[in-house]
Amino acid sequence: MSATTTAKVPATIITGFLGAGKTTLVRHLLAHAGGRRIAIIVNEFGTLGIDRETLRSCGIEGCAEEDIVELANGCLCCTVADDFIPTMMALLDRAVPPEHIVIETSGLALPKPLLKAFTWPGIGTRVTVDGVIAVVDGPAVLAGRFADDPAAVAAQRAADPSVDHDNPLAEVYEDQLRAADLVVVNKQDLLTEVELTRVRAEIEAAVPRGVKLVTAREGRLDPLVVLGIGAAAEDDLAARPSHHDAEDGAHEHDDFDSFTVSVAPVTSADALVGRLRAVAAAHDILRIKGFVPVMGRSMRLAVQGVGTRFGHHFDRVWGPGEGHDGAVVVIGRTGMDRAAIIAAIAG
Ligand SMILES: Nc1nc2c(ncn2[C@@H]2O[C@H](COP(=O)(O)OP(=O)(O)OP(=O)(O)O)[C@@H](O)[C@H]2O)c(=O)[nH]1
Repeated sequence: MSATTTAKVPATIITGFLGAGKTTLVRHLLAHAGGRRIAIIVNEFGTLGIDRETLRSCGIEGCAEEDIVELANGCLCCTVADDFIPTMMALLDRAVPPEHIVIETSGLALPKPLLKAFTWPGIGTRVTVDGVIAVVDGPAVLAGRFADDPAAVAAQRAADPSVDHDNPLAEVYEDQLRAADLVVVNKQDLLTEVELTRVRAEIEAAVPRGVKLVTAREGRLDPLVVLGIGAAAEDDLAARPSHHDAEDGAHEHDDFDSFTVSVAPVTSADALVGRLRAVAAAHDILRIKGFVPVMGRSMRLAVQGVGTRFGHHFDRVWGPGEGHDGAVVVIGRTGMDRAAIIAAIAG
């Protein structure tokens, strides 16, 4: 077939705020790919490459290591030209290109600049955005984590009429929702029916178009719901407004900060999680995740938290060159007290 008659490769963009459940959803998609050759591009805020590790260790048949590509030089929305485009080209130029590409953005990435890249010469002719999926942390919406303080917005607006939000989380969250073709309200197991109805209503009010909402636990959705939407989102950019349209997509991530903390072997998973939970409660921390050695165990402990909700499991034996070097990445609002956080995590 000539290049002009070759069908475009569909690409699905998975967006959603820090810890909403994007990697969990991607894992589920891989596990239920039904033999389809899916390549994953995964991007995260923070340098430990945890999402890639999580996906690599999934042990799913047919999911080859080279099919999971990590882009770790910052959020995709800011590294489109340098990182994303060359990676896409390399995937498309493979002798056997993927049948579908799934792109998991970092939780702080704005989808619009990424969407625009699909109109670039050389990309637009070969790939189409099958759909933008926004994964939403249902309990976080219920807790008002993306809400503004109306009084603070009014005060700021008096000085600058273009101000929309006082909460930087709200801006990122809204941009992600506005780009979506499908919204996945995740973590439904943590909500009652009444709460879920409230969360759905709140999200529906924030989504400008007739975008579908589905609810999920651990991203367990039929791949037929998520893949194969056929949205061609790159042809529909005007319907997907961003808070940064006026600056032509230019933006900073300076409302957020991340750093890595080394963690010496711990006596038990519970002791570590207890410390992490306390530190997350005491500081403006959004996300903590990493791998840590536990005394007397050959397996490494994978630990992660969203706000103060933590989970952990032993994921695999430490590799030969890894030297039991434990570390967690901490992501939060700019201005976090790094020294205090590092001291508290060290215990
Ligand atoms: N209770 C509950 N926990 C969930 C669900 N989905 C995901 N989680 C947990 O939420 C945490 C974050 O999930 P991830 O899939 O890593 O979230 P993410 O959006 O990829 O996170 P970042 O890449 O850091 O932005 C993990 O501890 C998951 O096990 C769910 O439906 N219910």
